[in-house]
Amino acid sequence: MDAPTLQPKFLKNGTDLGIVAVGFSGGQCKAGVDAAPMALIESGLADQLKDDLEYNIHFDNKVHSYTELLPSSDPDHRGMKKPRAVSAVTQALSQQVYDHAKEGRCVLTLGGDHSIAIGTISGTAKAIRERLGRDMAVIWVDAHADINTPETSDSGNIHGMPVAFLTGLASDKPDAPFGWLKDEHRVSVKKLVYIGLRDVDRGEKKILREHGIKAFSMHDIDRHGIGKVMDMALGWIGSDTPIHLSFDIDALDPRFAPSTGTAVRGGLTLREGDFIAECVHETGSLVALDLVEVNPSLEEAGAAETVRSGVSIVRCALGDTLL
Ligand SMILES: NC(=[NH2+])NCCC[C@H](N)C(=O)O
Ligand SMILES: [Mn+2]
Ligand SMILES: [Mn+2]
Repeated sequence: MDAPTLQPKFLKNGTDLGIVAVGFSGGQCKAGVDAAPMALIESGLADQLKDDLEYNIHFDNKVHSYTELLPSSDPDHRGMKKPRAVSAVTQALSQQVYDHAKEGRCVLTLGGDHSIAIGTISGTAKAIRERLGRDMAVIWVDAHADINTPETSDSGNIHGMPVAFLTGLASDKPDAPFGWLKDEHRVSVKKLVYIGLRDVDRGEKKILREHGIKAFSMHDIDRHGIGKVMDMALGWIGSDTPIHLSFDIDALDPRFAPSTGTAVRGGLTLREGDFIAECVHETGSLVALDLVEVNPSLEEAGAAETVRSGVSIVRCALGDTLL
């Protein structure tokens, strides 16, 4: 098929793709989400990106689990579970993503639970600021808002908090676990757009309202259709802004992605998920993409289905077309 795929609007060229595989599950309590990158790669994702979509792949062929960085003791901090582990992993990941993005490459990160977005988005935001002098936007596709602060969270699971830390709604003292996050790593609440929400905690709803955060829930998708919602979402961001797409597989309905830790019924069809990814690709503004929360060990109707859905989303975001 015709290459290359990404328009080089904010990238050095359209064909260089950095891949980071993150085998980390410490942002939540269920084992297995760390096996997702291997499952995605074994199903042929990286090869397809190279052979079908003709990307020039920059990948160390390794699933990073950062075991050497994990602390021996990690007591709760402000109610957060495993704060030092999540902090150490996301700080290292931030640097890896930054290194790719600084070279002008698009960066694909395969998670891992959604806490890793603290690393990916901070790394992209910093590199885009340095390279282009611009702030980027984030499109967060998820059943959940993941914007709890340590204080509003009921679970203490950090995968429910990344957006709070990334926007500065939550922060830590310089010598505390997330003290490494600085302004250069952050994104504005005004440049954040949610799609697919349907399980938002009470404290999170308050945060979304008080900060005027743009969010399209499943209700909005039912009302307007996914086509109109994407027009509105991309209209909010504007055509002149680099985009980081963070895609939680649990945005999809459990019929299409059963193997995930916090599945919520009433979600996106696979076609709606693919359509979101296709629309983001068409902007030519995509600078980074995360695919998170695939958990191959939660095998209900079979993880193969969930892995296949994940591969499909990534392919669409990176320029695969139906015709
Ligand atoms: N990335 C996710 N799947 N997040 C689920 C978060 C669930 C809940 N809101 C919490 O704070 O724990
Ligand atoms: Mn989620
Ligand atoms: Mn999430």
